[in-house]
Amino acid sequence: MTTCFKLALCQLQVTADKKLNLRHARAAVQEAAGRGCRLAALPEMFNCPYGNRYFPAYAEEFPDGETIRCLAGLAKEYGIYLVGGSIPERSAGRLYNTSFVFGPDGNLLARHRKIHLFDIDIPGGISFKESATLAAGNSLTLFTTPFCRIGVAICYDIRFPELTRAMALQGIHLLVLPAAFNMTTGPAHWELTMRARALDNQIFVAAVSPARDNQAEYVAYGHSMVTSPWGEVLVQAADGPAVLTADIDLAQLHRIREQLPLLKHRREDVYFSIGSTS
Ligand SMILES: O=C(O)CCC(=O)C(=O)O
Repeated sequence: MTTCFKLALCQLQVTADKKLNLRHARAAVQEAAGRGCRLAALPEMFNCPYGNRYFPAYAEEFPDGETIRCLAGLAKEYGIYLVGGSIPERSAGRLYNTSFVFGPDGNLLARHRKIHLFDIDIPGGISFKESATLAAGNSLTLFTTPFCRIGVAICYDIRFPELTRAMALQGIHLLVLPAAFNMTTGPAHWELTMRARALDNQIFVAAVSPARDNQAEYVAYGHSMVTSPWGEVLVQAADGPAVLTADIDLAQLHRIREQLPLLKHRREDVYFSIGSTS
């Protein structure tokens, strides 16, 4: 495996115009490839405004949906691994919040359906109920590239440490997270959560948000960022549209895991035993 590669997080401006959203995605992927990136990632729900009243109208079926075909075409045209953010996916009468991942040949490599639906109510802050329109996925999503093994999760999925740990135990080196934290939870938890998952599992975490639009019904936090297995922030965007790049150095990951072997020091014999409380 190559030990170092460059990735891009495309912090896109998301509008109510699907075709314009796809043009934004195209321009960002083109820029990422031009800057030597081997992998590009787009944000959560990048083809439609984030809101239950939009999801059914913008939903697409694999493989013929407009966004899905566009993503496959972009991956192939630019010879890049493309984690296609997420879009509302329609399948067998249900809707999912789904990330489609394409390889440089334009073929589908993986599909992640968001596992943890964002049903929350913070008075004076934010309320959202994804389960009003969306169904939950039920499986882990991992794929292998010549550079490293990669896991995909979507936004609220990152708040469940068990999920990232399960993927780490299945060998991921990098977690790509299309996400859209908001102006309540973003400032409070975005950076802390990404760094915690990276540090605990000694993996890179690449989280990609839409750009902030203060006129939108749901205001995304922005601040796309890449965190190292040491828990440091390697790069972080501000809130406007951006193509953020980072060098992912697998040698650093292996060095850290050798020097501080957290994953090897786990004591599952203790955690899952029914012990006494004394
Ligand atoms: O966990 C959060 O604070 C935000 C989650 C979210 O916006 C989502 O899952 O879409």
